Amino acid sequence: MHIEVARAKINLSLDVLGKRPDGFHEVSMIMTTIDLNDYLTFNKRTDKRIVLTSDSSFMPLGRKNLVYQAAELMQRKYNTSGVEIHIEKNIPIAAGLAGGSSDAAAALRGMNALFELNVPIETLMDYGATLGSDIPFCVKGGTALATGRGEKIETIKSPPHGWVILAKPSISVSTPKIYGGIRGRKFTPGTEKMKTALESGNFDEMIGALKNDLQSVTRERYKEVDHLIDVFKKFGAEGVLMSGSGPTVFAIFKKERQASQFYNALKGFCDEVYNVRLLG
Ligand SMILES: C[C@](O)(CO)[C@H](O)COP(=O)(O)OP(=O)(O)OC[C@H]1O[C@@H](n2ccc(N)nc2=O)[C@H](O)[C@@H]1O
Ligand SMILES: Nc1ncnc2c1ncn2[C@@H]1O[C@H](COP(=O)(O)OP(=O)(O)OP(=O)(O)O)[C@@H](O)[C@H]1O
Repeated sequence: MHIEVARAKINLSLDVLGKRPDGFHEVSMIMTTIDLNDYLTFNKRTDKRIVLTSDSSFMPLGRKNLVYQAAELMQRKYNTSGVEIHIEKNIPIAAGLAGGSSDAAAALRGMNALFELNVPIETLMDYGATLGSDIPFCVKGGTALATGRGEKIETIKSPPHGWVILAKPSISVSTPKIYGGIRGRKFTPGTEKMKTALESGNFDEMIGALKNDLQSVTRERYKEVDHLIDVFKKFGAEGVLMSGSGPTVFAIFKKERQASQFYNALKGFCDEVYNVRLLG
């Protein structure tokens, strides 16, 4: 048996630099892990089958699951036996927190460990990139500058200690549609500023550098996200940002007490609220 932790991520900055010939968008973004985790348990099977189980009924457990695809990829490359993988799901699904990507990354690491394959992490990241843009980052974790379509990873300094309050409106947002809505918009890049802020280790500088080009698109299309950002600001949060393509909105606090007070205030406005540590 082998257990892997799959951590959620937030985007501290996300610059969309343009559309590429392959249909993806060139990005420059900073991602960091937070203490909101799925847990994957791996057991070898004597046959060749890949069997997924989960405590969540909101996720496909067949070939559509990214964990299945990751396990199948490893099985194909290294001719392993079958495997049974249980996914304990705590990261909200389709939230902008890379839940599926992180599970897939954990599946690549887990297969590597369970079958003692000794595949280098860089190779696992390359495999991950064939399944989704966020997966290479999730394989490695920590804090990273991600470029290309998000698959080129450079580890950078982690954020200073802090607490993250996340709230997810009960709507689904399509990542391709939000990227599609970027067309014709102009933005001032913010990732360089965030990188400098993280290097300085200054908490307030980091808060001042939070930025996500996708936020304006999602806000315009989903009044729930727009409203939630307003509520966060009305309650006095300084660093408020949407993660990924949304719909999750988060705020970062220096002190645990501030975060707890904010969490309690927000509970009345949104069903799904989380209070977790920044990890990076
Ligand atoms: C929004 C983010 O989560 C920010 O971290 C990522 O950029 C999205 O990463 P992801 O969910 O792993 O995305 P993928 O599964 O690779 O791509 C889903 C779809 O999103 C769009 N997409 C994604 C990444 C990117 N750099 N440009 C894009 O235009 C494409 O239409 C693509 O078909
Ligand atoms: N292991 C998985 N966990 C969650 N969703 C999965 C998984 N495998 C496949 N999916 C599918 O992927 C879709 C997106 O889910 P996910 O939780 O990865 O979104 P996300 O947090 O918005 O990801 P990202 O931030 O990378 O765009 C859902 O429609 C879900 O059915």
